Amino acid sequence: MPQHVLVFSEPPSALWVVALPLLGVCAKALLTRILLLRKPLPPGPSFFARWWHDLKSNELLPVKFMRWSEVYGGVISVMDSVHLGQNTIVLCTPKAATDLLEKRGNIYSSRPKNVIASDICYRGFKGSLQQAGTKLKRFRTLMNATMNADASRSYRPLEDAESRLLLRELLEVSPNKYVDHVQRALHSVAFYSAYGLRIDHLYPEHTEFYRKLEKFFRENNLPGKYLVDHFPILLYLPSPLQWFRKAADEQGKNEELFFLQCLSQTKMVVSKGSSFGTTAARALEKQKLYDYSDAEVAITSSAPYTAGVMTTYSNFEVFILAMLLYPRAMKQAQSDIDAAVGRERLPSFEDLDSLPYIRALIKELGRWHPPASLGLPHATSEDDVYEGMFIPAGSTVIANIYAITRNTELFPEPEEFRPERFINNPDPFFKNYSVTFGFGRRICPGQHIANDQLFVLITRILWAFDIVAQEDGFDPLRHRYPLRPRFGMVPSLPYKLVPRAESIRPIITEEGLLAEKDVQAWESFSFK
Ligand code: HEM
Repeated sequence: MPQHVLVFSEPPSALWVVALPLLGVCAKALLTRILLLRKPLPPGPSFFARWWHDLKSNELLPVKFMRWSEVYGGVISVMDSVHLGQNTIVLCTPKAATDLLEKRGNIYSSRPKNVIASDICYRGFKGSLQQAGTKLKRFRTLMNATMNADASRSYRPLEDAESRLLLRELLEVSPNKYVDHVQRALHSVAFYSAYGLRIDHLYPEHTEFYRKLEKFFRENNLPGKYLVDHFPILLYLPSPLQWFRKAADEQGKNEELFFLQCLSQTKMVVSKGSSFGTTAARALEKQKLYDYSDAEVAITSSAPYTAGVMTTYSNFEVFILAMLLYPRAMKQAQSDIDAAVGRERLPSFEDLDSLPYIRALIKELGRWHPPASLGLPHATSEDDVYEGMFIPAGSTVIANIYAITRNTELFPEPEEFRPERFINNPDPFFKNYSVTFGFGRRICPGQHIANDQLFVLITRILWAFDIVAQEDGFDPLRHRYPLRPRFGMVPSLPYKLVPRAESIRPIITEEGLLAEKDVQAWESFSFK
């Protein structure tokens, strides 16, 4: 029944509004527990053990899950105070993640119910939160069409031009400005893949808008966080009593407004005959067939932009950290680049095949310090049994990417940064390594764009510069430590880029001038 038809003869008292859901929560948790106990779920700490532990410790989730997996096995079941009896399975080994999320992807590719972010904020239009069904199929078709390995090559000319502009900026600006310039280049490519427009300048309002969007998503993609996730009946309360929706409503309206503005600029460039093949242009082509409103086209098309900037930037920060802490890896990479490219020209995508160490280094960055240590939660759409363990339909299934990348059989001394792990290793797991990007049918569709961007940035920076700590007498060994899993930035060490030779200056200046002309081929987004 639509919300606005529901009429209350008397508004429920505030006491009931609070007490009823609370009673419901307890009853639901108990009932779920009793029902599930009849079948052997994957093992895991008891509800009370978890609750008690949560009270005493603020250990990060990926570490906690990894520790429990050492006691209970690679597939653990957790039901905690956050999940309120909702069954949550955590996969901590590559085998379990591959067996379930990839080989049985037909039933492990949904997302958990998320009322606040998916239903309220994004009105069901946010692709990365889409549950199994027709909308998800359409979203993935759109993503694959615009970002599969072949389609991603069409973004290389822009990635190439942006990175040449960036190189010139990095040569000219002071170290405290590096972050702004690197982020602008990454915003530009991700935004182009979404709306067919580059970003030539990042205004503070734009950066602030993006920061809020990211924060909202990070804080609200934890399934089962809110009461209303478990009791959607609360959505039938009259709007003023729905205390949980204000911030989500507001965030949703701001994003919709902004992305509609982006879409209207896409329509202009499409009408001029450019930007074909980017996400919004394709979504517009399918608009009638998919019965998308303009708002749905606008928000669906935002996916590469909202998911693709800070993840890639975070990997870039890991690169800087790795080069500071492992200067031998930096020297090795530089000598390979010099041997394959020489000192007379910038490296380019043409050099990809002749730079195996760089390709391995990029894989190792994501392995050493994955930007999304728990990925995005999957959910099951049918009951399943795995190695004698029952996994009910509707379970949240989390791949603990952090634990998988710390597997000592596959990655001896996992805290060490060692690109060599990925060189001449015929094991298909290493050859096609993509754990950093998630699993199965929900694997990150932007992985090729991310890898291309990292390749061209990293290779060019190492060709041109030494990455050096700002601290006098910096001792890398003193700074090495077991890395904490994360959902965002790494703790960065202040660094500077020192030209490796004077001869790079005229080459970079010249390439910068050429890139200025090249980027005129793309229309820029105008932030109003
Ligand atoms: C190094 C950079 C990146 C990392 C580490 C990364 C990682 C991830 C992970 C772990 C997921 C969840 C996968 C799963 O559910 O199993 C994901 C989803 C996604 N990523 Fe990325 N990503 C990166 C860059 C990008 C880029 C550059 C784009 C687009 C230009 C992008 C677009 C997306 C989208 C649209 C989704 C949602 C897919 C879905 O729900 O079906 N990502 N990413």
